[in-house]
Amino acid sequence: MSKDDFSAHTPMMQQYLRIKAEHPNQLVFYRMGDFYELFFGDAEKAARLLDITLTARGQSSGKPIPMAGVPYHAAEGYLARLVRLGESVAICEQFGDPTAGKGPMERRVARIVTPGTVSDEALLDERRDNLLCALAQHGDHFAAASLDLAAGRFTVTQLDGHEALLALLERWQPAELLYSEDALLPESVRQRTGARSRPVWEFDAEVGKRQLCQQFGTHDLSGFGSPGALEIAAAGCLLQYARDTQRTSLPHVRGLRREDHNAGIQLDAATRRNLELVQTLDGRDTHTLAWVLDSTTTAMGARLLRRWINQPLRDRTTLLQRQERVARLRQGWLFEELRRVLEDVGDMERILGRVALRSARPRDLTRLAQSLHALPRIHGLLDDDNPVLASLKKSLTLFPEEADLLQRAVIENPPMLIRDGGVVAPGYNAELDELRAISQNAGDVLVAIEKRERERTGLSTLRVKYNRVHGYYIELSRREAEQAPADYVRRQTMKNAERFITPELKTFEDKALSANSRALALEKTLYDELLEKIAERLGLLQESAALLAEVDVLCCFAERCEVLGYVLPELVDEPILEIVDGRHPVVEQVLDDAFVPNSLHLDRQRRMLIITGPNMGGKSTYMRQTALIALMAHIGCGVPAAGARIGPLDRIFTRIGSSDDLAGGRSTFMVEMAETANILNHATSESLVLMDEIGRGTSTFDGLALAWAAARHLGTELQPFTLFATHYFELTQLADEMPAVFNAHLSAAEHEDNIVFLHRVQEGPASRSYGLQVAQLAGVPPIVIRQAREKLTELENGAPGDPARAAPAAAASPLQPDMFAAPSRVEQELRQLEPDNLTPKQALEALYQLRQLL
Ligand SMILES: Nc1ncnc2c1ncn2[C@@H]1O[C@H](COP(=O)(O)OP(=O)(O)OP(=O)(O)O)[C@@H](O)[C@H]1O
Repeated sequence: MSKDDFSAHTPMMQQYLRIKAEHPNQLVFYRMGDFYELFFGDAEKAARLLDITLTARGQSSGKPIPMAGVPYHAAEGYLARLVRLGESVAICEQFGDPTAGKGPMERRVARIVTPGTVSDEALLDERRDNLLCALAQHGDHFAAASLDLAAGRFTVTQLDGHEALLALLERWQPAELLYSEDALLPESVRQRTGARSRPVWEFDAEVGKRQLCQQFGTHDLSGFGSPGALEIAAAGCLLQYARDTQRTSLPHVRGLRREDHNAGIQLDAATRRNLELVQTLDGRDTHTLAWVLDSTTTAMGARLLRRWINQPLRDRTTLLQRQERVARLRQGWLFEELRRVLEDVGDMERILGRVALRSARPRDLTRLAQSLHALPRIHGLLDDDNPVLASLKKSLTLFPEEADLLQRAVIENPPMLIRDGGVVAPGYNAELDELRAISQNAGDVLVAIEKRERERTGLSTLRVKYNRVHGYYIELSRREAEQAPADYVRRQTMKNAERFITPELKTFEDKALSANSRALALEKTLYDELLEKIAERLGLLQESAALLAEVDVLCCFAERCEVLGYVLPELVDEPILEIVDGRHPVVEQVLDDAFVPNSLHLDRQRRMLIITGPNMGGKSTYMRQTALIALMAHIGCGVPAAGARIGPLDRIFTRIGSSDDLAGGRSTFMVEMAETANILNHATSESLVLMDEIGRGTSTFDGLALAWAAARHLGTELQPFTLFATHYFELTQLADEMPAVFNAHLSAAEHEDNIVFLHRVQEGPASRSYGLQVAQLAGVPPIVIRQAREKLTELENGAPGDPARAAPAAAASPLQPDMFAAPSRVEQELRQLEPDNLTPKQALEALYQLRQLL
């Protein structure tokens, strides 16, 4: 049998195979009564992915057909799971009359659900953007387009090199990624969940341009920043794919925004992951920066917040404007009043997307009505003499007519679907009211007819009845049947009775029986008209929704300042990174003990801190909090500190932690060195660089040599602001050599074999590393610790010059004395005890006492 010769199969299977042939890359959900069935390879795949039973459905072409099925009513849940796994599904519905004609029922693919194009509420995470992306490539240049179909947001950007591409994908986290089948992409990109290759011709720039112009109703693309051919190729492919899957026009996609990749602070892919901005390294949504910052009221606000976090800005004007607005919203706790009103605002952005796609559900419309009713109150609260807030109102249109229309048209608590009716409110349409009255009041009408006819004829056995074969009829006893009036038409003779119909009864029957289906059809028409009406003002409605999302995020920033004690940083033009009593925004939330604040001061003359101190001392926390505070300053929110002054930054780099990149075929050390290379190749004097213990993955001397050379290169050549944490004490000597390099350490106190971490950053290098004590704390068996101690003594004696163990002379640090945080309460108490004169034992005892006191 040739590939497309289905003749050996049953007629139904032939129909299935024809449809499947058109959707080779999608799972076909083939509707059969109350089930969606999957066959052959699709059945096997779905059974595996969804953990549903794989059975066989008879035979076709002499072989059993593997089959799996999901109930029609539970399909949404299965679809959600499949799209999350990166699968696409073609949903093939039954059409027409099941009893009509021979052969299988007519079936057609009604919609295609793909990970990047879902817009159903049930299939989307309400606090996360769901993006469809397309990549076009030419040599080392890429263009990436992204479309948030649920919101209609369409963006394109240009990038150079794989590093920038990976960083962008880390930021966008596309649910679905299209690339040309001839593109040369890193394996990790091809392997992404939801990545699929498309034919080369779909990336044709000429065709793409025509499609984009047609979509936006323009002659050319100059109004959209004149994207280049590569960008047009990516955007064109994306638009066509979205149209094909939706099988409808996309009126809410009204423009293409060209994003300048360099406009924001650049974060490479590793840095994004390491800083755990919206997801932790192990893939959780909690304990991230977004988790701490997100107190937004609306889902669209939550999504905008994540976009802001993901793209810190360099543009000071926008940042200062956000800050001014946050400051104004804090006055008199105005943000609280706005948030109360925002609670009435639904996910307008996505509701409008579904209105545009004509897939809005009845409840979308009631929520939209409620949202529109809230607008005047928000408008009123922004009605401020202060131009800072008043300027926000420019994009806020009021929609009293639409709000009123929706409220009149849809009942307060409508059912989920328009299909079963009962959505359009009584009083909205007279014809609908009448049809409903007929179908609902049929019984009353019949009783009235019966009563009237009995009176008219004087026949006491007269009854109005109904059966499925004859419909409505009048029944008279045999005896009284003789006296039936002339307008009664005899229908059926029974043993004891005669049955008649009348023209009136026939008319009523037609009306009553069809009233229900006519009411349903009319409701559907009225509903579609309603969507049409709302869609007419889509542009302005979308702008207002965007504005509300922004107000929500600004209110959230104001609220976070009040609740978490954040301050708005001072944004200055000179190179400076000064943080007074900074805290780690996430660690301070999860710690049982009080977080110890620490300060930092870097400027033109002080560019690098070499940070030493025991394991567990708090080095990583200090470095990460610095990066997070710098980043938060560039999204316009407050920062966890007593004060901060922050100059311009172009990039943030982190070389923190280590993990294998097995998929990419790189070992831990290789990953570490690749990240280091990236920093050394791209850091500028405006960058912030965090280097945490580089060189660990190789021999001590290789590692030290590499760390030393990297630090030196950063300190002398590139001169970014650098925090360099290390256990190689040798590096602390760089401070003597290079004027812009300084030493700092995390303090700890020791008592016999115990260690207490003070988590305070202090000037100068650490005196020792406490590695064995920390190992002991971690539960390494005493015998191993004892042996390690013996070995250590041997090494220290045998290799006195081992740089890893050499305790440096206490450096006479030229640190500014006030650069670090004010001492904690514990330390203040300790200082009063003149800790310099205490033995470690006395210090520890005093500390324990103080802990008790606190
Ligand atoms: N400023 C602080 N205040 C209170 N607790 C802190 C502070 N900094 C760190 N900690 C606590 O100490 C733990 C260890 O901190 P961190 O990972 O930063 O240490 P480290 O010096 O980088 O250790 P290692 O060298 O082993 O990587 C944190 O998980 C946190 O619980």
